[in-house]
Amino acid sequence: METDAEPAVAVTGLTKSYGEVRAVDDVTLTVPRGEFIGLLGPNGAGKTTLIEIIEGLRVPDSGTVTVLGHRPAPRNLALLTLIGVQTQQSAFFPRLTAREHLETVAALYGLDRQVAQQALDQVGLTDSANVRVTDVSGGQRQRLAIASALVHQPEVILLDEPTGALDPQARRDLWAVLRRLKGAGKTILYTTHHLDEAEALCDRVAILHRGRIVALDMPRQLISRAAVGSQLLLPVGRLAPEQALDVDGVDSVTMESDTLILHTQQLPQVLAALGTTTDLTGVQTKSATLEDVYLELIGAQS
Ligand SMILES: Nc1ncnc2c1ncn2[C@@H]1O[C@H](COP(=O)(O)OP(=O)(O)OP(=O)(O)O)[C@@H](O)[C@H]1O
Repeated sequence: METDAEPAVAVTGLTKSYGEVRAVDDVTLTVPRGEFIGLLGPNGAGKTTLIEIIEGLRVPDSGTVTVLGHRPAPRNLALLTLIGVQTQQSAFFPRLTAREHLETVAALYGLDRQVAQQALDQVGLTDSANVRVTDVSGGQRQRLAIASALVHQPEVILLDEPTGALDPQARRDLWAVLRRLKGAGKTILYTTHHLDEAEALCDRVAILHRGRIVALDMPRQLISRAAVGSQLLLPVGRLAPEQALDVDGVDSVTMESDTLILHTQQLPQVLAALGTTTDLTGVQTKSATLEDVYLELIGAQS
C-alpha cells in the first residue's frame, strides 16, 4: 500500500548471483522521495543488476525491495505508472518518428497523444519530433529513451547510463533535463561512469564495488572525509623540492614535466606560508574531487 511516508526506494539485504558471480552482495539502501542519487562503480560492480532488480526486471536471490511501498516483482502493474525506466538497451518502435514513437508509448499507458509533445519538449527534442527513430543521432536517441520513460510523468525515474557515449555538449544538455526533473520533485536513481557529473548533479552517491556499497554519502561529504587533499601546482624552478617539503602543511611533493606539485590537507596555510618567500604568479591549486575519492576507494579495495 502506497503512503506518503514510504521512501521512493527501499532495498534491504539484496543479493543476486549469476552462477559463481555475486553481482549484488547484501545491498541495503533507502532513497527518500525527491532525492537524486547516483550509483557509481567500475565495470561489473553490479550497478545494472541492482537497478534492474529495483525496476522489477530481475528477481533477487534474497533480500527485499519496495518502490513507493510496492514490491516490483513479480510483475507489479500498480508500479508501472509510478516508475519511468530507461535501460541500456532501450527499444524503439521502428519506422516511426520520435513523436509517433512517444504517442505509441502514451497509448500503451492509455494516455492522450498530446503527452508525447510534452515529453519531447521536456528532453529538448522538440525540433526532432518528425525524425525517424532509426535516423536520430546517438545523443537524440538517449534523450528519446528518457522521454519514453517520462511520457506518463512517473514519480520515480530509473536511468541506466543515460549520459553514456554522449558528446560533452549533449551531456551538459542532458544535465539540464535531469536538473529540471529533480526541480519538479521527481526521485531519480541513475548509474553513471562520469564522476564529474555525479558530483555536479547528485544529492548522494553510492559507490559499488564487487556487488557491495563501499561508500554512500553526499559527494562533498565523501570528498571532505577522504584522505585525498588538495594540490598546489608551482612552475618548476620557483622552489626546490626539498624546500617545498619543509613548508608546514606540505605532506609530499611530486614532479610532473615542468610543474612541482605540493600535496596538502591544509591549502590555505601552505599558500600563506609560501606567499612570504615565493613568487606565486602562475600558481594553480586543485581541490580534491569525487573522482579522486573514487579512485582512492576503488584502488584500496582492488
Ligand atoms: N545475465 C547475466 N549472466 C551472467 N552474468 C551476468 C549477467 N549480468 C551481469 N552479469 C555479471 O554480474 C556482474 C555485475 O554486472 P552488472 O552489469 O550488474 O555490472 P555494472 O556495474 O552495471 O557494469 P557496467 O558498468 O559495465 O555496466 C558482472 O560480473 C557481470 O559479468
